[in-house]
Amino acid sequence: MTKKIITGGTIVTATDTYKADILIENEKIAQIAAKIIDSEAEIIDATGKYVFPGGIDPHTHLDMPFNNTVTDDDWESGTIAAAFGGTTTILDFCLTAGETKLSNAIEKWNEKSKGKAAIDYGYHLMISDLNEETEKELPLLLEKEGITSIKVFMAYAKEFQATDRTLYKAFKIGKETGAVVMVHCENGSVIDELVEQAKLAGNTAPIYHALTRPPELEGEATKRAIELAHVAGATLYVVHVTCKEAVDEIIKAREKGYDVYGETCPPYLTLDQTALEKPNFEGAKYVWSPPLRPISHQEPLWNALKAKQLQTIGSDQCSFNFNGKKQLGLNDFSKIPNGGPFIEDRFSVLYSEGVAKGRISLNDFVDMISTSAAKIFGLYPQKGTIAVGSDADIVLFDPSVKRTISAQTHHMNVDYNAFEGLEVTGEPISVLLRGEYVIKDKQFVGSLDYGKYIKRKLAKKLSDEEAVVPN
Ligand SMILES: NC(=O)NCCC(=O)O
Ligand SMILES: [Zn+2]
Ligand SMILES: [Zn+2]
Repeated sequence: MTKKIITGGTIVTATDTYKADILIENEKIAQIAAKIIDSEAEIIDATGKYVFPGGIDPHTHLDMPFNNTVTDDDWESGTIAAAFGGTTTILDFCLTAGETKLSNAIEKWNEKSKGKAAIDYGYHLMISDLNEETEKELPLLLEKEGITSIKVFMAYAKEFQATDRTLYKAFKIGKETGAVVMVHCENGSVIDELVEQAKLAGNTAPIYHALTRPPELEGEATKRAIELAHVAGATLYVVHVTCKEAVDEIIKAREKGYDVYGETCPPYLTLDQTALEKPNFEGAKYVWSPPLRPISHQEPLWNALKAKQLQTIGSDQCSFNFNGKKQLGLNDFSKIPNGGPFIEDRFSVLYSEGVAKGRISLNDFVDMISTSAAKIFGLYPQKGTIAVGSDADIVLFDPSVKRTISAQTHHMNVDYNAFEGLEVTGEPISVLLRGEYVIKDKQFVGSLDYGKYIKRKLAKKLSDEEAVVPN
């Protein structure tokens, strides 16, 4: 690997903004100084660009079976699109539902990602149910595989929803191992009843997806998860927070000193519930869960981000083609596969709507798009910052570019873009992963076997006795 020097750019981390050169050697940042001279190094001119740490997307669903089908972006298209968008590491949800041994799920996810990852990655282990065996297996597997995060759903009653008892058990394991427990907070059982009532009343259009999942049911589930996590003594991470009700619960809990983090996603900050009313079934493009909310919920989300009461931005990438799998729900909104294509635009939409519009600072942007996730999920300081010794995961970002997001130009394997027509300021021009170009001058030059599985360290080490794998 040739050495590289990035020169002339403005380095931005979660805490600092300054001009300096960066020397990259053996995949790492070897030196940061006002002027670096090394005749053997390739020079990368970053004049006029921000030099950001690579984005970390803590919430993706690639090649995932869901809603009787499977997502349309797999690891190849998903990670390439992520790289174009400035993301160099993803944490994907590994589904264990239906597996007798949790390790089988890891094997399946390894098969999916093998030779198909253009960027680095890790997994969160998704738990629907725990029995005597899997309860024993879970802590060992987390340690063995270097996984620091468990995911539990309080929704999707027919597929993944866990009981409160299972949720509590997951929190206990979180407490014992130091794993963060991520929760999708919606009251799935009540939603199921509302969905049934809507259908009985003959309401089949996409908008009923939103109307049967009111924000109160997200707020209620968020509060329940917060209290259960607190009783168990676990760290809770609330995924895809969409509404004032949930934000308020998170703020109240954090003010009491509870160990709670929150994530939101670009569509909740920029789109609203009226998108589901689009004619000709186009509302189906905007069906995901929790749903888009009335526009009044956007301000509380921005305010919570600004106040650092919400810490991270996930994409919740979970894509289905409109002229394909979304049509499964043409006559019944409850059969529309839930999810949208966001992995590519997460970074740029937050920069443009957040920084360029003066809602958040440049340093807070870096924190939300990269650093906080690295810290919460055990990747920091290997990833999530620009510092000597960190992986050379770097985005050269031109803040002067204006462009329009469109499915015509995106790289995801879907026929629509939920941000179609949105004019954004700024664009990732080149992206390096561990010192190698993945994107160079807006062209993909990476390789699908360069992306590496990153083992993370649990906050608590199991004792030697506990760590004995049962037969
Ligand atoms: N968000 C969504 O609708 N699909 C992905 C699964 C989830 O995160 O709930
Ligand atoms: Zn979810
Ligand atoms: Zn998700």
